Amino acid sequence: MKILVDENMPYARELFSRIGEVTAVPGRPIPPGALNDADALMVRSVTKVNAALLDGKRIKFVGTATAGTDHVDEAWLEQAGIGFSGAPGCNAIAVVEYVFSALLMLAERDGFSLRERTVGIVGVGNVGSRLQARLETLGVRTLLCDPPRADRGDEGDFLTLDALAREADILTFHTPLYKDGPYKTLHLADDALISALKPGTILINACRGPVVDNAALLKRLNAGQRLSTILDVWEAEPDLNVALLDKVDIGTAHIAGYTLEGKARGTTQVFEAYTAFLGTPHQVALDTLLPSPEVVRLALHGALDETTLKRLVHLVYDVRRDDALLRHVAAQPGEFDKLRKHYRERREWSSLYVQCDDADAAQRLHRLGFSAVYHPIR
Ligand SMILES: NC(=O)c1ccc[n+]([C@@H]2O[C@H](COP(=O)([O-])OP(=O)(O)OC[C@H]3O[C@@H](n4cnc5c(N)ncnc54)[C@H](O)[C@@H]3O)[C@@H](O)[C@H]2O)c1
Ligand SMILES: O=C(O)[C@H](O)[C@H](O)COP(=O)(O)O
Repeated sequence: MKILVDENMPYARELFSRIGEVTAVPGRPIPPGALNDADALMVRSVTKVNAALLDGKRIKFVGTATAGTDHVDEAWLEQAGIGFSGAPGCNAIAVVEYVFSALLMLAERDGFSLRERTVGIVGVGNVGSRLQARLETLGVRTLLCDPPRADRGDEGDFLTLDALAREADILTFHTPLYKDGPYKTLHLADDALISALKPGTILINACRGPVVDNAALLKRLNAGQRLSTILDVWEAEPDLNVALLDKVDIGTAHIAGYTLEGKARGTTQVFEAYTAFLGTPHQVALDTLLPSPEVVRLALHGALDETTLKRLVHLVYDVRRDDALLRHVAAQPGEFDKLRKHYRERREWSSLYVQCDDADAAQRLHRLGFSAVYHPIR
């Protein structure tokens, strides 16, 4: 059995070679001919999976080691009898930690406390719900917008997008990209919505570029609208709108989900799905794959305030590094994908073991996702 995997998929060779012969290839584009004798294809979000790629090929299963699936024509796969799996939630923690890293940086720069701000979360799925839980642990007020969940009758106080735009100090998007249909998200943040934001609002897009109308955003920023902007994703990736990058406060190369844990979960999820598809299900324990992190443990004395939290968060992951890397190469063709391919190892907060002599600090850090324990100092 021949399995083609994206070369930007940690642990793919190690796992898939347990069941077949593995070839790793670039995903954008897949080299011509590489698909000819493959039985299964494992991609990331950069590969458009559709009839144009697969019609006439012998591929029987496609896995994408990503949360988003807008690059996959699932209806075509189904009618062609090709099995499919995504990796829902694989990198949700990574995106939440990206958002925290960025917000704590802006809070320090602009002299505010997160606890004084109201955060509007648009799309309350794997990312949005974890973000809400961690913000609430810090005592930050959140407002939620998720029409599909509201229509399903899910528990929760769901508001309209317009209500969030009116009330939130921080508006953060975590929806899939739907180009049409009742829950269309293409240009969900359009000119009218962006114009309606309160002066000083922080706008975050870490889901898919086209969810925010980039031309409208640039127009508003050029017109002097008071807005802080954090963009991880861009319309027309991998081409970058350099004029927009110049105007945003934090701009990164679609790496919000790029923790090692997040990528490894994506790989294990599609590996498990493929083996189940073959009728020989395998389970993989993530901690058997992951190496020890660079910084393993530290001791924290006293209470946990926002300044201390910021230092811990930025010790594990500081978004300014990714912002600087993108700005250095922004105008050069091909560099956006190179930054993503050669992404330096990044870990999740859970990789840091924090020993606290304050019980409340230990409890809150634990609830935030760090490996924290209370250990009184005698
Ligand atoms: N930047 C990155 O690296 C990165 C990483 C992970 C995910 N993503 C993107 O973020 C998206 C969200 O990730 P997730 O794991 O939370 O997905 P998810 O499917 O778990 O959650 C998405 C939520 O959005 C809601 N939604 C759908 N249409 C909506 C609309 N019109 N308005 C408001 N809410 C709507 C859904 O009901 C769902 O609750 C993914 O689809 C993916 O495209 C990006
Ligand atoms: O949808 C996702 O999971 C993310 O956008 C994903 O992490 C993007 O990374 P890529 O698949 O492009 O490597």
